[in-house]
Amino acid sequence: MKLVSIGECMVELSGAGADLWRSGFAGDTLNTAWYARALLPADWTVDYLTAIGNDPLSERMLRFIAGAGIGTGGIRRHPSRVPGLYMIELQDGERSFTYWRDNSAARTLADDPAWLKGALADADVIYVSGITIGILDDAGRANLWAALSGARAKGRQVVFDPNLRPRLWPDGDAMCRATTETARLADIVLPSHDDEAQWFGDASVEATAERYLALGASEVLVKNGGAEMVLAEGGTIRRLPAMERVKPVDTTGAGDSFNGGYLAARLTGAPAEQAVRRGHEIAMQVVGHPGALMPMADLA
Ligand SMILES: O=C(O)C(=O)C[C@H](O)[C@H](O)COP(=O)(O)O
Repeated sequence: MKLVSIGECMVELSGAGADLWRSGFAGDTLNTAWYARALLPADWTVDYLTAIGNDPLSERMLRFIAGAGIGTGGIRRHPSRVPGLYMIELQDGERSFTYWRDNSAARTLADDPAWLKGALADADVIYVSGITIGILDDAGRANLWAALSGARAKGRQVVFDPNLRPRLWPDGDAMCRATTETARLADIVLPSHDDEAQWFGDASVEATAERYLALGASEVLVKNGGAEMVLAEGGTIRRLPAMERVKPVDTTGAGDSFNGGYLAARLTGAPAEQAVRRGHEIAMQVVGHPGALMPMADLA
């Protein structure tokens, strides 16, 4: 079985104290692939699909991804562009980001429809986020949508985290329209209520789930910043009890790692509520570490 995650990996700068910065690699879809890889059994392949450059930093990124046991066959090269970069600012452990990514190589990942189709040909599960669609131009986004719809027609599963990032869009309307279009192609949707409420005006956590169900998803798990989540699955919508919270060192990657844990459990047959607990256990460990990715070997 094969999971292919599509998106942008950037150079990540996170705080190391005083004026020192620690450099790593991260990006929402890579983060989810990372935790899914750590948790899925060996008969699952996890690949990352993106575009990088021909520069030394791109080489290090490629080695980093491959070194984690994530397949790099779906990584294409752009002749002149280089990777994007982001910096994590922390206030009481809560993250905010500054980005340098406007011209990154990853923005070209869906430029060639034939290549894209080939790279997804043997994927059983495809994972994309709102950031994946937000970095593409109109043509790239149309190529990606066509590839997702082709995969779905062949019975493959599409998983989508809307991960709303208004800075990637000309305006809120464009973001909401593209998010809705992508959700129409998804089987499983993993939104975060606070962002969705802000941009779609959802009055409750249940309303977020209902909106995505109405677009055709068969499973929606609405994350809620550690408070009660809502799970829509098997024809029912239920509120799950709030889970234990920890004081974070750095919340970067909480949602992405949750998704990795949730998916690894779901894809290997765990009931959805058990998968939610798995996702939460992983996210609680990740927020105790600086940056989005914690070492696979340290995951309990
Ligand atoms: O913002 C982006 O474009 C990134 O991909 C950088 C970060 O690694 C993720 O955004 C972290 O995501 P959270 O799980 O929501 O903290």
